[in-house]
Amino acid sequence: MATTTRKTAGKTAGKTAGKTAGKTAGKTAGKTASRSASKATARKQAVKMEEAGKATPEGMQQEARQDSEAFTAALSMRLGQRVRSARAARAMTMKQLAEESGISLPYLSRVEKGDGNISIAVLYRLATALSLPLEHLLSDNERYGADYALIVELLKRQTHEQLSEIRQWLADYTAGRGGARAQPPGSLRIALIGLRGAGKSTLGPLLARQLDVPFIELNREIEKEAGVNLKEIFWLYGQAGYRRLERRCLERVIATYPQVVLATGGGIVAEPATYELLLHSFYNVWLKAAPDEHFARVMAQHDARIASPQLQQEAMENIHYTLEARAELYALAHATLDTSGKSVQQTLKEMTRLFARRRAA
Ligand SMILES: Nc1ncnc2c1ncn2[C@@H]1O[C@H](COP(=O)(O)OP(=O)(O)O)[C@@H](O)[C@H]1O
Ligand SMILES: O=C(O)C1=C[C@@H](OP(=O)(O)O)[C@@H](O)[C@H](O)C1
Ligand SMILES: [Mg+2]
Repeated sequence: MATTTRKTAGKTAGKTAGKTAGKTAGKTAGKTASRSASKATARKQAVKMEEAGKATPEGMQQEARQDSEAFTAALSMRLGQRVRSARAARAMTMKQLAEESGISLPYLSRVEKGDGNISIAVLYRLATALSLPLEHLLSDNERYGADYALIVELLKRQTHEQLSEIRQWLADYTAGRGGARAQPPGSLRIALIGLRGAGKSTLGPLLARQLDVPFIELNREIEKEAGVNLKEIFWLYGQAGYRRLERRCLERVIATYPQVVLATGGGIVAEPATYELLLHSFYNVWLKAAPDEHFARVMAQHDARIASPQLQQEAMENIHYTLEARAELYALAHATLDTSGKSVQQTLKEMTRLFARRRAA
């Protein structure tokens, strides 16, 4: 009885979703075809620019204007391929999968052909019937080969502490094999990380002078690369464009400076690929402070009188949320300095001690 109900409900949902998807696909097919031609040209240009190692503002704008219809179509196509290949690996017929997932056969057939704007509920039913985690159908893991999926399963069985060790071990292993991130002997790259108002820009130049190494503010490098200021970068290219520039500039700093103190942008830790590179290539120091102190410092920098109480309240909440969301990431730094209730000079002294110890070690 329960099975019948599930199947009927599934079929109805499948049918309706299928119809809607079919109609939309039909209507937009013409549009998509003409758009994908210009998109293909834009893509080719972007690839050329990437290869030349120079993302021009024009290239980044093209990417930002990415045709969302063509993009969705490509996603549906890949999703369909994944369903088909997971089904084939389990030697299941389309009919069996349709029955086990409670999705109508014609709809499943469209899904597998990449023709169907699949809902998360249908996707979940397919994943369950294939006994796969939902993310398997959504991620593009297949391009990393068969070992990747097995390694992920192995990692899932480890504790947090073991994962931390494994990450470090992997970092050393890839560096030992001559990975680009290997730190040359005698290198002293220090990165300061932390939320706005942490003191990265204030302490960075002071520490660099003490250690007699260059100081680099990553955000200034990003502005130089883009030819416009940060506000305009976000406006023109969005967060994603800024993150691409951030990555490129970080790579350049690594290639240029064996010794440097780098002040990063507060959000660098939220971009896993960039943060991994940072953790690999620098000794990272998290300049930690209580949310109230971040707020007080940022307000002091931006003349508190101009902000209304409501805006101040929003800003304070923002700091709380962001710090909470990033704390676990910042905590991956090699060292943490709590700056709350301390003066710049006190924090500088603590940092100097930290590096004196490191050099002696
Ligand atoms: N212990 C401390 N460490 C660093 N900065 C502090 C400290 N106490 C107060 N400050 C003040 O906080 C502000 C930090 O701002 P800034 O260096 O621009 O931070 P970030 O670059 O991390 O956003 C500066 O005005 C600095 O004088
Ligand atoms: O915290 C963030 O998400 C950001 C912080 C900024 O750098 P600072 O930490 O130097 O202010 C800048 O990179 C960008 O506006 C994003
Ligand atoms: Mg700063």
